Amino acid sequence: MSRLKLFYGAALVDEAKLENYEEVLSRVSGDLLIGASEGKDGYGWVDLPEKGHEQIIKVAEALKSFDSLIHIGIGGSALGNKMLFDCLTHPFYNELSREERKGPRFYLLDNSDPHLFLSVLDMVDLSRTGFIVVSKSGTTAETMANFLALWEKLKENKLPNLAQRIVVITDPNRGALRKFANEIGCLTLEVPQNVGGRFSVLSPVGLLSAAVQGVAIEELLHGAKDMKKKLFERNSIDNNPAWILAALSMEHCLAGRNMLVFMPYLSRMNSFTEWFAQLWAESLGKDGKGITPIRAIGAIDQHSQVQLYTSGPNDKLFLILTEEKSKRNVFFPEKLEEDSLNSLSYLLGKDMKSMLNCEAQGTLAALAKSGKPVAWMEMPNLDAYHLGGLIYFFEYLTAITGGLMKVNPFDQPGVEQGKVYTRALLGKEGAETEKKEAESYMRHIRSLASVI
Ligand SMILES: O=P(O)(O)OC[C@H]1O[C@H](O)[C@H](O)[C@@H](O)[C@@H]1O
Repeated sequence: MSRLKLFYGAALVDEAKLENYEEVLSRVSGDLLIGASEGKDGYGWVDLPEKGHEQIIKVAEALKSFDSLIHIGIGGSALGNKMLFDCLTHPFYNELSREERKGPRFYLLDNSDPHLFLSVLDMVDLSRTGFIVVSKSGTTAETMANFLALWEKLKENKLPNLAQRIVVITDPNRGALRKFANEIGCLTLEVPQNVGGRFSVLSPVGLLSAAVQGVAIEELLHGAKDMKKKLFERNSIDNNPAWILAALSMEHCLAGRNMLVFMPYLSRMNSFTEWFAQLWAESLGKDGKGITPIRAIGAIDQHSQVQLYTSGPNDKLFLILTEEKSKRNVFFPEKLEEDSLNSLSYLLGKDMKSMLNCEAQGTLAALAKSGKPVAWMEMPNLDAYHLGGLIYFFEYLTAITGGLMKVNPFDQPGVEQGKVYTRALLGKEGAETEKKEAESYMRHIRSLASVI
């Protein structure tokens, strides 16, 4: 069976230095299993692949009869859903054939943007639409704003059986969303209390909308489970690609290369890079430390950012990802009739997938030639099983890299201040001091202006 491969010969760190990380990586990896077994906050993702998903399948059935499905959430309560949708069932990229594709059309309200809200509502028939509302805290302003506006629309339209149109996924006990679900009696699923938002895609948070779309979530979890087994049993640096990548990230960060460019050569992985960016940035960016994720897609960013990558400062580590083979492909003609196209003869008889992978290798070689550290991951085809393994791989990689950096990869204290100021500026009662503070910063920002 083809495996996930990591090639790091041009990653510019010698083997001896990587070996030095083996002992600490073994401890950090072991601590994840211990933390999970003790139910420690933030460690719950470790065992998600083994959790039962029968309830998710059952609840998904209740939503499949709708023409449209609107998922409301933000951050870890939406990025995973978008990633699973784009990678596996998006009509443009759909690995499923038109006949296999079933379930409602999928829409995402993942920002408090009136244009987005109104555009989505223009596209659906509310009477034929189901809703999934997700918030681990049950209080996130953007999610609750979208939900409130939508709930009002449903009541304005005097739609019957409102409780049968909505599924709420939130904390088992806390938050406004849990209280609301109890009050109206809608179907609910739980965000496991010891699973953080950015690590929750393999929980009901990510799996329900995928199941409604027809994704084989048991395959996703099977891939994650097999990857988990390999990652935790590989206890030496030279047979654990995640350990290698964590050590490389740490070594290059210490050398001043504190940015990681993650560049899959697959258009349908653009939202995977968004999901990864939250996972990496929010887990590692603490105590003045962190590694900035830079999202890129090949071959698109060869025509956008690669100039900076090859000829700019040596301040980044590069990780390029390709798919070994694809279920769908496009083949170029064997011969040309038009003389004007003779310059394209190098494409004759080739196929687009091989071309894309040659482009990845061209960029890898150009980066190596420019003396920048670059690693290459080659994954089997991007189906549910292998995507589940990739998700788990990056969750594990992030957690052990946090261990190397001596930060807690499972909290996010740095996001709270902005929320406090937002609520104060919106006039929250008892937040006058915070309102004055936010206004003072805004006055300072406005004190110098240049207008064109
Ligand atoms: O799921 P929720 O509680 O609504 O949180 C949604 C997101 O917002 C928070 O501010 C955190 O930054 C994220 O880690 C989280 O995923």
